[in-house]
Amino acid sequence: MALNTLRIQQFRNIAEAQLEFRSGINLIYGENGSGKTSLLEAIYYLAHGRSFRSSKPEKLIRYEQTAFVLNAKVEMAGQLLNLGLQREREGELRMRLNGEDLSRVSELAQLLPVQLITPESFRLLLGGPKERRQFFDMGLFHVEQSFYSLWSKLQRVLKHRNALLKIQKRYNDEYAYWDQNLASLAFELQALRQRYILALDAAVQPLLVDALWASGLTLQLYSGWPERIETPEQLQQLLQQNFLQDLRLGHCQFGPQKADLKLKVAGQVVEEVLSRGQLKVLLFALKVAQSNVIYNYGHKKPVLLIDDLASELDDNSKRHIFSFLNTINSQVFISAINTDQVLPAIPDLYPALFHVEHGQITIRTE
Ligand SMILES: Nc1ncnc2c1ncn2[C@@H]1O[C@H](COP(=O)(O)OP(=O)(O)OP(=O)(O)O)[C@@H](O)[C@H]1O
Repeated sequence: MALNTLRIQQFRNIAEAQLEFRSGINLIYGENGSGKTSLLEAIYYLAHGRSFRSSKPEKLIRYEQTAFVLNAKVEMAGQLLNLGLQREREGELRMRLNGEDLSRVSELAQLLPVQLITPESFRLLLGGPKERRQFFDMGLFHVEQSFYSLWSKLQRVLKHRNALLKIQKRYNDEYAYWDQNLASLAFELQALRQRYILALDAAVQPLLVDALWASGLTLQLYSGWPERIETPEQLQQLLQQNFLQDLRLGHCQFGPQKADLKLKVAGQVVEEVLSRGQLKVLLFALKVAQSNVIYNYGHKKPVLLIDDLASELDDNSKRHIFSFLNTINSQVFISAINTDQVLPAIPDLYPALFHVEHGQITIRTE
């Protein structure tokens, strides 16, 4: 799978662009404020139906315009798919695949496994469990067919149970019903996640063999409930025992919605012992490992968007990070202020070059 072409109309400061990409590495460069992140944002939007920079879609429409339109040709299993997306200032997101309307954003996400690395991606390592949960669940979504339906069922059960907490203040059969469902979904999801984290662990270790500071790196999945709980029945009991606390807090304290990924080096939590540069290398390794797992088990070619990664890194870390790109099975888009920030670190990769200036994007052969 790869993004072959992309036509952008009225998106941020890009009035019109018709681009053809390489299935390997694409380097997007230009001054601050030229529109590099906007191009990555457009690709991300194609895959998620939302932006990573703003929750307000009208902010993405070029000033004084009424709508933005994105059209892409995506190669998948030897076939070319036509993907179209339009967002008006007032109104819904319209998505079309090969001329047919799509009704759900998850159908878009299924097509293009896009992972993003920005300077803010640090949150994956420094932020709360939600970031990490979203990270590994995104991988699972592309690797395990049953994941999305399980996950959707779980959301439904949690929604009902949390709504009940607002109106029924005593534990009753209705709670027991939802708790039984929650506990059984929890164990199904946990089994998938455990298998996935093992695959991710196996994919990330080889990327870091040369990094002494990463020796003894472990990835451990926290299920969302205490280790002593070994069966769905025991989890159901725990949910019942913990009911009063749930009532007080307004939501359920135990379950797969609380899962986390614990990353440690030599037994120590990574954010407490690694430097910023080392954390950045680790973050990058995790994203590349996830792309490789999606490629190997999900049989899809992922897209990796890397915004402004080169800044803040010394030459050694930069070399280390870019060495991952030699083995990656993804289509990669990297943004940088100039080509010197990236090209010397990937002498054998010959990326396609796109120069961005005031929202105008031109392909360069240097
Ligand atoms: N809706 C919009 N319409 C027109 N221009 C916009 C809109 N939203 C943002 N801009 C402008 O688009 C420009 C592109 O910003 P973008 O973040 O893509 O630049 P960049 O090249 O990634 O910059 P940097 O190197 O600083 O990260 C900015 O000058 C911004 O002010």
